[in-house]
Amino acid sequence: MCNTNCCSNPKGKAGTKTAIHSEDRSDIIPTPDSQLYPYEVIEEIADFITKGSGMRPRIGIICGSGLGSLADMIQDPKIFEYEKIPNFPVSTVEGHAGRLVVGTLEGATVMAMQGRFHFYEGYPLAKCSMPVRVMKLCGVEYLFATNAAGGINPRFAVGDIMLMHDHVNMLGFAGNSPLQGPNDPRFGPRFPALVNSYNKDLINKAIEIGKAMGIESNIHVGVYSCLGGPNYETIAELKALRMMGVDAVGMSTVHEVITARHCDMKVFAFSLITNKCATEYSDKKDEEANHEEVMAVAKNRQKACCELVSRLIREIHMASP
Ligand SMILES: O=P(O)(O)O[C@H]1O[C@H](CO)[C@@H](O)[C@H]1O
Ligand code: HPA
Repeated sequence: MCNTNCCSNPKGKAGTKTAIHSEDRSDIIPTPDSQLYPYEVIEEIADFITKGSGMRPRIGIICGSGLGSLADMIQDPKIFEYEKIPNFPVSTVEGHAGRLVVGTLEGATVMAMQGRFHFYEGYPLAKCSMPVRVMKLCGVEYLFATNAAGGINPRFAVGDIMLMHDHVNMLGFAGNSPLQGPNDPRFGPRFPALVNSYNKDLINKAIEIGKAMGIESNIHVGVYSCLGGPNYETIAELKALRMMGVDAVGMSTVHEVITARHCDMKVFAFSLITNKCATEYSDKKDEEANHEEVMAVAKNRQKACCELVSRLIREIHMASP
């Protein structure tokens, strides 16, 4: 008989169709990476952070390229280098320091990733967004995801901030997802809905904050798309993205948002437009994106990004301390 006692099929008996056991998933495309971080491992990492910091953070922040200063605002920080966190990957990209910072900001308990993981670094999507599940088990209710992105919408200028209200998941179009592989319902459902993933109240509050900061003309609401990278896009790709209604393009965030929505976190995300993407052919060399420019613009605009984030966190905290 079946040695897992889950069916009555004699195992391997000639002429008998053997049932597929829930434990035996050798029949599916191997997706071992999605199983690298089972619930118990995520729980261990979360325990390490909550015990090490003595806090259960309520808001999680992911700092985009060159936006590590968002985490520098945190008061009484407890800093965890990624290398010292059990089972954590390491950051390999310039502008992503590789530290988790836990503390308070505007009175709220927060944890910030000063350095995210990208698909092009060689990490599978499940690994890239694993820290979001760690945040969830640490107690995080709100994910603030930030990124540097190329502006495709011709109305966007370098230095503008685009509040994300939706995304086009190009990696998903190609059959890749951080949720691929067996689903653990302790995190969320097999088939999560993604309409209204970006919290409307937080977008509206951010627009009001932009007005109060006097930067309303630099604030937009739009659609982000994540490509695999690390190469920047071709003109034909950028034209295609524009036709699809994409306003800004990058190589991150979407899989983090999918993971956050899967486990029912509220999401706020924005793109700092660090370069304008060319959508017409020309010989101009300065239209080529490069990471140095991305970093320089992020550095220049870090003050505005920090103020937007801290004011929004203050509002969340004041509304429900
Ligand atoms: O999305 P973040 O991490 O902000 O970084 C963006 O900047 C890098 C390219 O310059 C890419 O990693 C792109 O995704
Ligand atoms: N394309 C993709 N990712 C980016 C860009 C871009 O133009 N700028 C910053 N990150």
